[in-house]
Amino acid sequence: MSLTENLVFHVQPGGCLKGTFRVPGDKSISHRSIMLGSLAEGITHITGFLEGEDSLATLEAFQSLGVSIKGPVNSEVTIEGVGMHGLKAPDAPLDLGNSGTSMRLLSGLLAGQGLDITLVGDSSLSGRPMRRVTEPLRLMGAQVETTGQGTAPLVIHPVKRLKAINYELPVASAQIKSCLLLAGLYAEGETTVSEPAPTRDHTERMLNGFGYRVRRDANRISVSGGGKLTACDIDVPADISSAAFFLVGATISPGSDIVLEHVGINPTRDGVINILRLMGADIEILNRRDVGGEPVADLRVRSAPLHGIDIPEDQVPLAIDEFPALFIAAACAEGVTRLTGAEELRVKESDRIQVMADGLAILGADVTPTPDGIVIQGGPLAGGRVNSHGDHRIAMSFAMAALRAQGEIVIDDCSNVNTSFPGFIGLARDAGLTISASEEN
Ligand SMILES: O=C(O)C1=C[C@@H](OP(=O)(O)O)[C@@H](O)[C@H](O)C1
Ligand SMILES: C=C(OP(=O)(O)O)C(=O)O
Repeated sequence: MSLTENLVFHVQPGGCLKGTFRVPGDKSISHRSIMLGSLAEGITHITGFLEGEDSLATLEAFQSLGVSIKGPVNSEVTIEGVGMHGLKAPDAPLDLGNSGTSMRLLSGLLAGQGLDITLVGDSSLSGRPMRRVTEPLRLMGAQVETTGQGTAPLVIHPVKRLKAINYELPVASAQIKSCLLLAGLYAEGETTVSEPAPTRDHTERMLNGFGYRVRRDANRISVSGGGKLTACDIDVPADISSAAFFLVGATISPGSDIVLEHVGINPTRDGVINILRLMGADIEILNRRDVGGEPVADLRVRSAPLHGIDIPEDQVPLAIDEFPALFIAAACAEGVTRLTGAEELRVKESDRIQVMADGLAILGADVTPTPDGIVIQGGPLAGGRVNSHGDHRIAMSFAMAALRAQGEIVIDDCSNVNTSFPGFIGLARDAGLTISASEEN
């Protein structure tokens, strides 16, 4: 986004959501499909790929690393895998835009390639913590430098070989886990990562799908270096993190009745359903099925009155990206909702605790941010002008809040909605939200 451009959402108050529709493909799975497809032997064909800026940044990075990738056309991508050792040094730094997943997973995947590579990102990504990946990578013998503040650019220098480590994750993070498992593919010996709590396991599932053995023993996940990946077809389910806006929107707006089709409901991602149900939401899980190693279902959601809860801490990593939307649900619930154990929210695309607290306060909600969470007292929401601080999930969450607000909600700095949810405005409008967007200076 240029300095003067400001994509502004205008959302009229009231209404409800109706219809049957499918939100775009899962961002986490889309990233991983490009990474593993590129390193595989053979042709990988992907359907349902997310054509959002984040997953496209990963796709373009692998094109710059010499991989022939066709698409996306109608969300289909075809990759001619180059094998584990077929990547080429890029001509320029790889620009990963706003995408933390791209940068952290690539730092591990590229650390053992024997190539000089620099990873850069936009101003948000350049402020996010990277030592969480570079420190354990250094223990593996990698040379990956950060700035003095521990941030991007990441400069990767070639090393002869990586060695396996046994690493206890200091935070429940699928990005750190995946970074180290991907580096482990290139390490001598068996790399083991222990997680303090379960986090999304798409990397492990997809490695299995590409024929690479991953061992899980309680909270310990291990891979041995030196194997190979065999190409396969991947059908990416709809992203539960994008579905979350509609789960909340339909729940809070009386008269709503929607079906969200083909949503990934992996048990390491379903915290948003569990938390909303604990608050009283009416969400039915229909047609459960398995698609390429990932559980998928259609979700029927009807409006229901919500009550505040203490959010169980074991649900936090399972709903980590859905808290902006869940805070809107809490603001519309009767009583108090308390979130604890979620300090990771402060280092996402924005400080999601502070930015949501500021926006909710503008709408008249009674909110108290804490170092690791927030306390929200439900009540009526007024209209007002809030700032998403360039964070896609904040922008879409406040758009849904208008369904229960008493006046128009205007949301600044929304262009990054395209990182995870291209077509959000059209889909939301078709479902019943009165939303428009304009460029302002
Ligand atoms: O591995 C992934 O695809 C992701 C992991 C999560 O990050 P952390 O591992 O930093 O919690 C999540 O917030 C992000 O949107 C996607
Ligand atoms: C945190 C997110 O993504 P990333 O870390 O990949 O930027 C997100 O999509 O909410």
